[in-house]
Amino acid sequence: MNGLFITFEGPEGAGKTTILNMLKNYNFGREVVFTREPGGIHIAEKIREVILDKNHTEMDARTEALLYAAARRQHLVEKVIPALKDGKIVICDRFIDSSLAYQGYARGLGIDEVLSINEFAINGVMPDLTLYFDIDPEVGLKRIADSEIREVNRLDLEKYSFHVKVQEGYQKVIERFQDRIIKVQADQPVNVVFEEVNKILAQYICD
Ligand SMILES: Nc1ncnc2c1ncn2[C@@H]1O[C@H](COP(=O)(O)OP(=O)(O)OP(=O)(O)O)[C@@H](O)[C@H]1O
Ligand SMILES: Cc1cn([C@H]2C[C@H](O)[C@@H](COP(=O)(O)O)O2)c(=O)[nH]c1=O
Repeated sequence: MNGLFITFEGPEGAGKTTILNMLKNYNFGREVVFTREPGGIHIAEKIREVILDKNHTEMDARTEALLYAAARRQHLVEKVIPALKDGKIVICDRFIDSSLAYQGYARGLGIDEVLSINEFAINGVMPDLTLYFDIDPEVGLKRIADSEIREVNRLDLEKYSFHVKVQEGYQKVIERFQDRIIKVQADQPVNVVFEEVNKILAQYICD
C-alpha cells in the first residue's frame, strides 16, 4: 500500500472534527479521503448508532470494545485499505488509540487485551502518523456543553473521572507509540491549532 494513513486522536471536544473539516479546503497535492470512526461507511455508522445511543446504558464494556473493533474492521476493508492501495492519503477522526485509551484504560479492560482484539480486526494496518489533540478534559467537555451542533452521546455522559482516565490512557498510549504520535496543543484558538496541524502534515507529506 503506497498511500498515507493519518489519524486524529484526543479526548472529547479537543477540536479534531473542526480541524479535519478545515483541512477539506487544503490542497495536499494528492487525493485525500476524510473519514471517521466509528463510522465512515454504512455498516460502521449503524454500529456507531448502537454504541453511542444514550439509552444503551446496559452495554457491557467488552461488548463495547468488540463493537468498536467490528466497526473498525469493516471500515478498513471497505474504505481505508482500497484508498491506501490507490495511493491516497486517508485522514481518519479516531482509530485504534481511542479503543486503547477508552476501553483499554478508562473502562479498565487492559490496554494489552484491547490491543489484542484489535490486532485481529486491523490485521497489520496501523496509522503512519497520529496527531494527538492535547486538551484538559474539563476544557473539552465545556466546549461540547456549549456547542449547539454537537449531539451529546453515551460516552460524553460518563462521569468526569472517566474522562480524566481517558486522558491518562492516552498518555500511556503515547509513551508506547512514541514514533508514530505527535502532540498538538489543542487549547489554542482554532486558527492557531489549524496552522500547527498544517505545518506537521506539510512536513510529513513532503518528506
Ligand atoms: N480551538 C478551539 N477553541 C475553541 N473551541 C473549539 C476549538 N476547536 C473546536 N472548538 C469547538 O469545540 C466543540 C467540539 O469541537 P470538535 O467537534 O471539533 O471536537 P472533537 O475533538 O471532534 O470532539 P469529539 O471527539 O468529542 O466529537 C465545537 O463546538 C467546536 O466549534
Ligand atoms: C473509535 C472509538 C471511539 N470511542 C468513543 C470516543 C467518543 O466518545 C465516541 C465517538 O464520538 P466522536 O464524536 O466521533 O468523537 O466514541 C471509543 O470509546 N473507542 C473507540 O475505539
